[in-house]
Amino acid sequence: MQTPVLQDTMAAVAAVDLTKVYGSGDTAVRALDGVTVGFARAQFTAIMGPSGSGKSTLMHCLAGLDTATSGQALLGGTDLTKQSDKVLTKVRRERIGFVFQAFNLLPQLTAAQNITLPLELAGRKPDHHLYAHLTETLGIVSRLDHRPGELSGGQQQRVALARALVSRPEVVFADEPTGNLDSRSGAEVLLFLRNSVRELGQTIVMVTHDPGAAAYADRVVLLADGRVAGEIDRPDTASVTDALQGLAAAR
Ligand SMILES: Nc1ncnc2c1ncn2[C@@H]1O[C@H](COP(=O)(O)OP(=O)(O)OP(=O)(O)O)[C@@H](O)[C@H]1O
Repeated sequence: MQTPVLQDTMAAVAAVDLTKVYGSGDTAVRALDGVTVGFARAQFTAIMGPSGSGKSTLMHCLAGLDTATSGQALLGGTDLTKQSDKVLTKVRRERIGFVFQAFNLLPQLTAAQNITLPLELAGRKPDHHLYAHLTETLGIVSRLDHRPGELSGGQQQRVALARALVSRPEVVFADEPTGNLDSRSGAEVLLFLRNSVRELGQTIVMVTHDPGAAAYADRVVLLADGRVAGEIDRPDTASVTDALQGLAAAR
């Protein structure tokens, strides 16, 4: 049965009363304290909040990279909190795309091999039209035979973007995807993410500290102390900066 948060928002991904406690006793940290939030299909959502507010923990629980203490982490109809490690590995490989701050490409493989590796591990063939579209749009066609060590940071992140999207995942989770890039490369990455929502109907959830990056999203979800502290529809840099300053002042 679908939960209300999924029905209401047509969410691709949702947290329902999600809690995560690290450690126990006096040293326990309540990183998530009852988070209920949906991430709509074909929308670009940024998660923001002060350091330690639970952004990474929320993303990791929703991506099946970490186990919640209680509540539900829903990907489509699947509650990830109820799955075995084996199933979670399959879900991450087949249904989710990841983009990390540190690119996380395999150094011994070419760019082309990095892009298609997750599909091959899942026993699937790449969609050649989508592969061509992504590599052309990202401007990496001439770099496909190169290894990551022969590519700039911006080029490596564009390879990581192609890898994340080529399997048509239900959601792409991006963790500070522009954190290691200069402003021009960062803007290219963000523009590509925004366009992939418009053109491919991709669902994207991005954690970022940068109000300028969040302004590329359709919506910002704000966290503070492990709880949802607000949201902004159609954010711009000023509205996001104001909201973050408000959260910092309330502490
Ligand atoms: N493995 C862990 N063991 C213990 N505590 C942890 C662990 N991971 C995170 N925490 C704690 O949980 C809380 C939330 O951390 P989290 O990394 O999710 O916050 P964040 O908003 O992503 O922070 P930042 O913006 O600094 O990356 C913090 O108090 C953090 O110290």
